[in-house]
Amino acid sequence: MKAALLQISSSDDPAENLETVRVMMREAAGQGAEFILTPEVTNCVSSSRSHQKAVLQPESEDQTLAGLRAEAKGLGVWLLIGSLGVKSAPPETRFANRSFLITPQGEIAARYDKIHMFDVQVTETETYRESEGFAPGDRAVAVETPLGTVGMTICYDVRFAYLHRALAHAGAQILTVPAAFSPATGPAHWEPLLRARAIETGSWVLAPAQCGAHKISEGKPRRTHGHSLVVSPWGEVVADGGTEPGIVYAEIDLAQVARARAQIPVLTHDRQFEGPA
Ligand SMILES: O=C(O)CNC(=O)[C@H](CS)NC(=O)CCC(=O)C(=O)O
Repeated sequence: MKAALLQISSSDDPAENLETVRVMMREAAGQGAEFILTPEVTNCVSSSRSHQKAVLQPESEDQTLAGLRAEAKGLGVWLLIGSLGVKSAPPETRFANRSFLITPQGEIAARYDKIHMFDVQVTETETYRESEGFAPGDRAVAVETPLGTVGMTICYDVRFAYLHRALAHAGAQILTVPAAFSPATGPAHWEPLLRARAIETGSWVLAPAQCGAHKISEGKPRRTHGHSLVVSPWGEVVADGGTEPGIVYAEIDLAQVARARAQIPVLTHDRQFEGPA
């Protein structure tokens, strides 16, 4: 199976981002991709809650979701929309950071709401308070598809090994980690975290990323780390998107999952233990 990770630099204008992704999807499908993936917050990268309140919609009215479902159907491809910021059902006033797996018929096969919130002061001048704007999810999601079983995560989730292990135990062979990783943490943390999740679960890791300086109309400037990565179940980086927008292709062979897990059967070696007291 050929996968294509779309590395983009989303603006805070959902209509513009939708058009960008549609054009890249056509290119990827033309190159034979059967599974196309987009990064976290594909529809809108913003640092302004008021702008998000003005442009983000409930899932049922979201034009990015509708447009990308139609595009997936038209091209006959599987699509992971890494995430969309969408309005939650009342009384929750915060958004959901929600990933969608779309079938080649344009149907929603699965949804996943990001569980771990990036509430972190990364440097003296750079602070993120994701949980002020987004309500965390509380349900892990693994979906069986003809491409393999997909375990869905988002960005900061990559730091929580137990989630990925739970997904692998539930049958996941492909872990998706769409991201908008910070430039402060990316250089030291992004690749080793992704490789660790692949190695310790013997899974493919597909991590489409936002990149560069985002064009935003209000609020503080935002930059993201880029480097969309494909990591094999043995932990090798087989493709790296660099720092510019573009498409990263990789051949995903599930036999490598079986091979890695047969060689190092850690998923069968979990133990129960007491303590620490
Ligand atoms: O707010 C949005 O627009 C969408 N969400 C994000 O960009 C999120 C929360 S600010 N970013 C991360 O999780 C980066 C994690 C990271 O960089 C790390 O773990 O080091």
